[in-house]
Amino acid sequence: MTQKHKVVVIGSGNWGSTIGKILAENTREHSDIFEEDVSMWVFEEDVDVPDDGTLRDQLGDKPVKLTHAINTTHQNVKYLPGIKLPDNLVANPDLQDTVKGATILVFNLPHQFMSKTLEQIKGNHLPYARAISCVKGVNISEGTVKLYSELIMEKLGIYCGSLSGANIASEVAAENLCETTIGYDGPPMDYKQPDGSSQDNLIKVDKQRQSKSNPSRIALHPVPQTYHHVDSALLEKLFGRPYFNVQVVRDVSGVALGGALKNIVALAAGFVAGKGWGENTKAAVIRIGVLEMVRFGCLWFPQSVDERTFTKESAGIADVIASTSAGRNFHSACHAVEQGVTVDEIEKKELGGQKLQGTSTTRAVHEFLEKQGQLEKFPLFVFVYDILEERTTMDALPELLIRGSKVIA
Ligand SMILES: NC(=O)C1=CN([C@@H]2O[C@H](COP(=O)(O)OP(=O)(O)OC[C@H]3O[C@@H](n4cnc5c(N)ncnc54)[C@H](O)[C@@H]3O)[C@@H](O)[C@H]2O)C=CC1
Ligand SMILES: O=C(CO)COP(=O)(O)O
Repeated sequence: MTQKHKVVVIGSGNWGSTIGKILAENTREHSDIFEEDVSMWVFEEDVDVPDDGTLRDQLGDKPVKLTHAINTTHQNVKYLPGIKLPDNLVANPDLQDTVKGATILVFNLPHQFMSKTLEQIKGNHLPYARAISCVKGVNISEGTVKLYSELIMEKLGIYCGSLSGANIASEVAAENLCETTIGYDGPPMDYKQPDGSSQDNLIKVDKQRQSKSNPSRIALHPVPQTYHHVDSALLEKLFGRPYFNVQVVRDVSGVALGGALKNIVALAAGFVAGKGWGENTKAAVIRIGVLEMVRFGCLWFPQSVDERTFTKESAGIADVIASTSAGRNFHSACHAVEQGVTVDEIEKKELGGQKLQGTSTTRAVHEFLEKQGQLEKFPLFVFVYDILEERTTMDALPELLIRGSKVIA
């Protein structure tokens, strides 16, 4: 008797709710493989009820718990207003209860909350669960740079792939046609070792990034044979929609890294737009930015990043294109320059609780490159950091473009 996979999403923000919608649409469509209900962990908070007749009829006009609002109206009134969520997407404020018994965990929350969330999950999840990280960012610890797919594997001892692409959440939620990339190089059809012990699997952690807690191997527990094997075909059924075309590749690191670094380039493009310097200058900045993304991947992830991911897949160049014209990092950087304030101030003032990932990624990457003595190889990444820290101004950009071209050549 085949057991059905229990799918959960950890995070309920703008993208977390959008991915939750996709997952719930598919668990309903493929109810032979998946339990129909998708539990979505919600970081509980009081939310105002929008001034909308239907919502107020259902919720009243006083602040309510976000979980209650979602489960009553099937709408995330704070982070994805106006989008109808499937009624089999069930908001749950209890993290441990959400992950209990789940065989597929989809992580989708701002990276600044990941470490704390993983600590709270540890010990409450199935040892043979599989995970997909939709988180865009990098984690710097013990002097090395980690992807969140690696941090999840390290902290929870489960195999984790990555999902990233040109995916402005509001457009995906509106079911505008788009595509995404999933990086998954999961264990082969699980089997028991002869002695019945758990199956050791190599995760691709490059030598110069291995540390005592960033090992190159984790002991994976085989998924019981009673479940459908978690492979690219199953992931396409779980994530693919008529409006959401999924390509599965084996380059887990390249997919995750593309999604993280593009946010630095999006900030740079936003600064240019804020100065009104036009599309040619923005294109020049993007070109240097993409070259620095590839250089970073090849330098620090040589065994596990396939540089073609940055130019071939949605998680690379396509996400850069979408994010440098319509992403929150782009718009926040543009508004900061226009208004003469910091990007952090714009985030607080304009995003209604949503979180930027580019600012913290820029600072993390700068901290790592400084430790490695490699700042001079990444002039654009350093420029974005210096603007964020108010250590330079946009007047330094023309010289940087000339220098950047030479350094990156
Ligand atoms: N929004 C978008 O268009 C896209 C976002 N992403 C990525 O998806 C990831 C998640 O982003 P979003 O879902 O957009 O989140 P968001 O930017 O809407 O942030 C709000 C989320 O943060 C949570 N939160 C706030 N304070 C918290 C705390 N103290 N502890 C735990 N959670 C807390 C909220 O509950 C909510 O789920 C990010 O890494 C982002 O880069 C990827 C593609 C598109
Ligand atoms: O990752 C995204 C699009 O793919 C969203 O980017 P922002 O976080 O800048 O909105």
